[in-house]
Amino acid sequence: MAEIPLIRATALTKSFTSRGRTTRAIADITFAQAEGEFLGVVGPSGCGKTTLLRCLAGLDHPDTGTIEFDGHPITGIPPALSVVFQEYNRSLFPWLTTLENVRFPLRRPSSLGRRARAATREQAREALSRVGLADFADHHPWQLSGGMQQRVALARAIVSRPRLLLMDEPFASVDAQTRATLEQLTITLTVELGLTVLLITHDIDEAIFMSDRVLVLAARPTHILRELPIDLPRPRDDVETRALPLFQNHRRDIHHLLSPTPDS
Ligand SMILES: Nc1ncnc2c1ncn2[C@@H]1O[C@H](COP(=O)(O)OP(=O)(O)OP(=O)(O)O)[C@@H](O)[C@H]1O
Repeated sequence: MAEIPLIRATALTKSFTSRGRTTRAIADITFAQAEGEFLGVVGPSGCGKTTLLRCLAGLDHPDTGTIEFDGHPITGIPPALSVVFQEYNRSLFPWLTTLENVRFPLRRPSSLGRRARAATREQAREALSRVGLADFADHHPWQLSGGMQQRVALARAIVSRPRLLLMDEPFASVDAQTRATLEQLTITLTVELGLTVLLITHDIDEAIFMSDRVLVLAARPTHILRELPIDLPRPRDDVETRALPLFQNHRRDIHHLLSPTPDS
Protein backbone atom coordinates (compact mmCIF):
# COMPACT_ATOMS: atom_id res chain seq x y z
CA MET A 1 0.00 0.00 0.00
CA ALA A 2 1.79 3.12 -1.21
CA GLU A 3 -0.52 5.78 0.20
CA ILE A 4 0.97 9.26 0.34
CA PRO A 5 1.10 10.50 3.94
CA LEU A 6 -0.45 13.89 4.64
CA ILE A 7 2.81 15.11 6.10
CA ARG A 8 6.25 13.60 5.91
CA ALA A 9 9.40 14.93 7.57
CA THR A 10 12.69 13.42 6.50
CA ALA A 11 16.05 13.80 8.27
CA LEU A 12 15.24 17.20 9.80
CA THR A 13 17.95 19.04 11.71
CA LYS A 14 17.78 22.49 13.27
CA SER A 15 20.20 24.65 15.28
CA PHE A 16 20.01 28.21 16.57
CA THR A 17 22.96 30.54 16.84
CA SER A 18 22.72 33.49 19.10
CA ARG A 19 25.57 35.63 20.49
CA GLY A 20 28.12 33.21 19.10
CA ARG A 21 26.57 30.21 20.84
CA THR A 22 24.99 27.43 18.86
CA THR A 23 22.13 25.38 20.28
CA ARG A 24 21.28 22.17 18.49
CA ALA A 25 17.53 21.74 18.85
CA ILE A 26 16.76 18.92 16.41
CA ALA A 27 19.41 16.26 15.79
CA ASP A 28 17.53 14.11 13.33
CA ILE A 29 13.79 13.58 12.92
CA THR A 30 12.03 11.44 10.35
CA PHE A 31 8.35 10.50 10.50
CA ALA A 32 5.16 10.45 8.46
CA GLN A 33 1.55 11.04 9.42
CA ALA A 34 -1.37 9.56 7.56
CA GLU A 35 -4.53 11.52 6.78
CA GLY A 36 -7.03 11.05 9.62
CA GLU A 37 -4.41 10.00 12.14
CA PHE A 38 -4.14 11.64 15.57
CA LEU A 39 -0.44 11.85 16.33
CA GLY A 40 0.87 12.82 19.77
CA VAL A 41 4.40 14.12 20.31
CA VAL A 42 5.84 14.06 23.83
CA GLY A 43 9.28 14.96 25.06
CA PRO A 44 11.10 16.69 27.89
CA SER A 45 10.90 20.45 28.33
CA GLY A 46 13.17 22.30 25.96
CA CYS A 47 13.87 19.28 23.74
CA GLY A 48 12.72 20.97 20.54
CA LYS A 49 8.99 20.20 20.25
CA THR A 50 7.95 23.73 19.37
CA THR A 51 10.85 24.03 16.95
CA LEU A 52 9.60 20.89 15.20
CA LEU A 53 6.05 22.26 15.04
CA ARG A 54 7.25 25.59 13.67
CA CYS A 55 9.16 23.78 10.93
CA LEU A 56 6.13 21.63 10.06
CA ALA A 57 3.93 24.75 9.92
CA GLY A 58 6.36 26.49 7.58
CA LEU A 59 6.98 29.19 10.23
CA ASP A 60 10.65 28.20 10.48
CA HIS A 61 13.06 26.37 8.20
CA PRO A 62 15.00 23.25 9.10
CA ASP A 63 18.74 23.46 8.44
CA THR A 64 18.67 20.21 6.53
CA GLY A 65 16.00 17.69 5.63
CA THR A 66 12.70 17.97 3.87
CA ILE A 67 9.02 18.36 4.77
CA GLU A 68 6.35 17.30 2.34
CA PHE A 69 2.67 18.13 2.63
CA ASP A 70 0.46 15.81 0.62
CA GLY A 71 3.49 14.70 -1.39
CA HIS A 72 4.78 18.20 -2.19
CA PRO A 73 7.76 19.91 -0.54
CA ILE A 74 6.56 22.83 1.54
CA THR A 75 7.83 26.22 0.47
CA GLY A 76 5.90 28.36 2.96
CA ILE A 77 2.92 28.00 5.24
CA PRO A 78 0.66 25.32 3.72
CA PRO A 79 -2.79 26.90 3.24
CA ALA A 80 -4.60 23.75 4.40
CA LEU A 81 -3.06 23.90 7.85
CA SER A 82 -4.09 25.54 11.13
CA VAL A 83 -2.21 25.94 14.40
CA VAL A 84 -3.47 26.23 17.98
CA PHE A 85 -0.91 27.61 20.43
CA GLN A 86 -0.78 27.42 24.20
CA GLU A 87 -1.15 31.15 24.73
CA TYR A 88 -4.72 31.86 23.66
CA ASN A 89 -4.53 35.32 25.22
CA ARG A 90 -1.76 36.24 22.80
CA SER A 91 -3.24 34.55 19.75
CA LEU A 92 -6.71 36.13 19.86
CA PHE A 93 -7.29 39.76 18.86
CA PRO A 94 -8.71 41.56 21.93
CA TRP A 95 -10.37 44.30 19.87
CA LEU A 96 -12.41 41.82 17.80
CA THR A 97 -15.48 39.93 18.99
CA THR A 98 -15.26 36.16 19.24
CA LEU A 99 -17.20 35.90 15.97
CA GLU A 100 -14.77 38.21 14.18
CA ASN A 101 -11.80 36.37 15.67
CA VAL A 102 -13.14 33.09 14.32
CA ARG A 103 -13.98 34.65 10.94
CA PHE A 104 -10.52 36.16 10.63
CA PRO A 105 -8.90 33.34 8.58
CA LEU A 106 -11.76 33.56 6.07
CA ARG A 107 -11.35 37.25 5.49
CA ARG A 108 -10.32 38.39 2.05
CA PRO A 109 -9.59 41.88 0.79
CA SER A 110 -12.67 44.08 0.61
CA SER A 111 -13.40 42.56 -2.80
CA LEU A 112 -15.71 40.06 -1.07
CA GLY A 113 -19.33 40.78 -1.91
CA ARG A 114 -22.07 41.16 0.69
CA ARG A 115 -23.34 37.65 0.17
CA ALA A 116 -19.85 36.13 0.48
CA ARG A 117 -19.23 38.14 3.65
CA ALA A 118 -22.50 36.87 5.13
CA ALA A 119 -21.43 33.31 4.23
CA THR A 120 -18.13 33.64 6.10
CA ARG A 121 -20.01 35.03 9.09
CA GLU A 122 -22.29 31.99 8.95
CA GLN A 123 -19.26 29.67 8.78
CA ALA A 124 -17.78 31.39 11.83
CA ARG A 125 -21.08 31.04 13.71
CA GLU A 126 -21.18 27.35 12.87
CA ALA A 127 -17.59 26.87 14.15
CA LEU A 128 -18.44 28.78 17.34
CA SER A 129 -21.44 26.58 17.99
CA ARG A 130 -19.33 23.45 17.46
CA VAL A 131 -17.20 24.56 20.42
CA GLY A 132 -20.27 25.45 22.50
CA LEU A 133 -19.94 29.23 22.26
CA ALA A 134 -22.87 30.14 20.04
CA ASP A 135 -24.17 32.51 22.72
CA PHE A 136 -20.88 34.37 23.04
CA ALA A 137 -20.44 35.55 19.45
CA ASP A 138 -20.60 39.22 20.43
CA HIS A 139 -18.32 38.98 23.44
CA HIS A 140 -14.70 40.02 23.33
CA PRO A 141 -11.98 37.54 24.33
CA TRP A 142 -11.23 39.41 27.54
CA GLN A 143 -14.82 38.82 28.66
CA LEU A 144 -14.33 35.05 28.53
CA SER A 145 -12.59 32.56 30.81
CA GLY A 146 -9.28 31.02 29.74
CA GLY A 147 -10.95 27.77 28.70
CA MET A 148 -13.53 29.67 26.65
CA GLN A 149 -10.80 31.68 24.95
CA GLN A 150 -9.06 28.46 23.98
CA ARG A 151 -12.39 27.25 22.54
CA VAL A 152 -12.46 30.39 20.41
CA ALA A 153 -8.92 29.61 19.23
CA LEU A 154 -10.08 26.09 18.40
CA ALA A 155 -13.09 27.41 16.48
CA ARG A 156 -10.81 29.74 14.54
CA ALA A 157 -8.50 26.83 13.74
CA ILE A 158 -11.29 24.64 12.33
CA VAL A 159 -13.35 27.29 10.56
CA SER A 160 -11.39 26.86 7.33
CA ARG A 161 -11.63 23.04 7.57
CA PRO A 162 -7.84 22.50 7.60
CA ARG A 163 -6.45 19.19 6.42
CA LEU A 164 -3.91 19.30 9.25
CA LEU A 165 -4.36 20.81 12.70
CA LEU A 166 -1.14 21.43 14.62
CA MET A 167 -1.54 21.94 18.37
CA ASP A 168 1.31 23.16 20.58
CA GLU A 169 0.58 22.47 24.27
CA PRO A 170 -2.95 23.77 23.68
CA PHE A 171 -4.30 22.95 27.14
CA ALA A 172 -1.26 23.71 29.29
CA SER A 173 -2.61 27.04 30.56
CA VAL A 174 -5.98 25.90 31.89
CA ASP A 175 -7.04 24.06 35.05
CA ALA A 176 -7.31 20.26 35.12
CA GLN A 177 -11.11 20.15 34.79
CA THR A 178 -11.14 22.51 31.82
CA ARG A 179 -8.27 20.59 30.29
CA ALA A 180 -10.27 17.35 30.38
CA THR A 181 -13.26 19.10 28.77
CA LEU A 182 -11.11 20.60 26.03
CA GLU A 183 -9.45 17.25 25.35
CA GLN A 184 -12.87 15.64 24.86
CA LEU A 185 -14.04 18.54 22.70
CA THR A 186 -10.97 18.19 20.48
CA ILE A 187 -11.57 14.46 20.08
CA THR A 188 -15.22 15.12 19.19
CA LEU A 189 -14.24 17.72 16.57
CA THR A 190 -11.65 15.35 15.17
CA VAL A 191 -14.30 12.68 14.64
CA GLU A 192 -17.03 15.05 13.39
CA LEU A 193 -14.80 16.86 10.92
CA GLY A 194 -12.42 14.02 10.05
CA LEU A 195 -9.43 16.09 11.13
CA THR A 196 -5.79 15.05 11.08
CA VAL A 197 -4.18 16.35 14.27
CA LEU A 198 -0.58 16.58 15.45
CA LEU A 199 -0.58 17.36 19.17
CA ILE A 200 2.55 18.48 20.97
CA THR A 201 2.37 18.04 24.72
CA HIS A 202 4.57 17.38 27.71
CA ASP A 203 1.65 15.56 29.35
CA ILE A 204 2.13 11.82 28.81
CA ASP A 205 -1.43 10.90 29.85
CA GLU A 206 -2.90 13.47 27.47
CA ALA A 207 -0.82 12.14 24.57
CA ILE A 208 -1.91 8.55 25.25
CA PHE A 209 -5.56 9.47 25.84
CA MET A 210 -5.93 11.39 22.60
CA SER A 211 -3.61 9.77 20.09
CA ASP A 212 -3.55 6.90 17.65
CA ARG A 213 0.25 6.93 17.83
CA VAL A 214 2.76 8.75 20.02
CA LEU A 215 6.25 9.88 19.05
CA VAL A 216 8.49 10.01 22.11
CA LEU A 217 11.27 12.55 21.68
CA ALA A 218 14.67 12.51 23.38
CA ALA A 219 16.16 15.46 25.24
CA ARG A 220 17.83 18.20 23.17
CA PRO A 221 19.18 17.84 20.54
CA THR A 222 16.14 15.76 19.89
CA HIS A 223 15.45 12.66 17.88
CA ILE A 224 12.65 10.08 18.02
CA LEU A 225 13.22 7.57 20.82
CA ARG A 226 10.16 5.48 20.01
CA GLU A 227 7.00 5.46 17.90
CA LEU A 228 4.28 3.91 20.01
CA PRO A 229 0.95 2.81 18.47
CA ILE A 230 -1.87 3.48 20.96
CA ASP A 231 -4.30 0.66 20.37
CA LEU A 232 -6.85 1.75 22.99
CA PRO A 233 -10.46 1.36 21.89
CA ARG A 234 -12.48 4.42 20.82
CA PRO A 235 -14.57 6.20 21.86
CA ARG A 236 -12.33 6.97 24.81
CA ASP A 237 -13.68 7.94 28.18
CA ASP A 238 -11.86 10.21 30.59
CA VAL A 239 -12.29 7.79 33.51
CA GLU A 240 -12.71 4.34 31.94
CA THR A 241 -9.97 4.61 29.33
CA ARG A 242 -7.39 5.94 31.77
CA ALA A 243 -8.15 3.01 34.11
CA LEU A 244 -7.41 0.35 31.47
CA PRO A 245 -4.28 -1.78 32.04
CA LEU A 246 -3.20 -1.00 28.46
CA PHE A 247 -3.29 2.72 29.25
CA GLN A 248 -1.13 2.15 32.33
CA ASN A 249 1.32 0.06 30.27
CA HIS A 250 1.70 2.83 27.72
CA ARG A 251 2.19 5.37 30.51
CA ARG A 252 4.86 3.20 32.15
CA ASP A 253 6.67 2.64 28.83
CA ILE A 254 6.82 6.35 28.03
CA HIS A 255 7.87 7.27 31.57
CA HIS A 256 10.72 4.78 31.34
CA LEU A 257 11.81 6.19 28.00
CA LEU A 258 11.82 9.74 29.34
CA SER A 259 13.29 9.07 32.80
CA PRO A 260 16.91 10.07 32.99
CA THR A 261 19.26 7.19 33.65
CA PRO A 262 21.37 7.53 36.83
CA ASP A 263 24.55 8.34 34.89
CA SER A 264 22.97 10.88 32.49
N1 LIG B 1 14.60 31.40 18.10
C1 LIG B 1 15.46 30.76 18.89
N2 LIG B 1 16.70 31.24 19.09
C2 LIG B 1 17.59 30.58 19.87
N3 LIG B 1 17.32 29.41 20.50
C3 LIG B 1 16.10 28.89 20.34
C4 LIG B 1 15.09 29.53 19.54
N4 LIG B 1 13.97 28.77 19.56
C5 LIG B 1 14.26 27.71 20.35
N5 LIG B 1 15.52 27.79 20.81
C6 LIG B 1 16.18 26.79 21.66
O1 LIG B 1 15.98 25.51 21.09
C7 LIG B 1 15.73 24.55 22.11
C8 LIG B 1 14.39 23.87 21.86
O2 LIG B 1 13.34 24.83 22.11
P1 LIG B 1 11.80 24.48 21.90
O3 LIG B 1 11.01 25.67 22.29
O4 LIG B 1 11.61 23.93 20.54
O5 LIG B 1 11.61 23.29 22.97
P2 LIG B 1 10.25 22.67 23.57
O6 LIG B 1 10.48 21.19 23.63
O7 LIG B 1 9.09 23.14 22.79
O8 LIG B 1 10.25 23.30 25.03
P3 LIG B 1 9.03 23.41 26.09
O9 LIG B 1 8.54 22.01 26.32
O10 LIG B 1 9.70 23.96 27.31
O11 LIG B 1 8.01 24.31 25.50
C9 LIG B 1 15.79 25.30 23.45
O12 LIG B 1 17.09 25.13 23.98
C10 LIG B 1 15.55 26.73 23.06
O13 LIG B 1 16.20 27.62 23.93
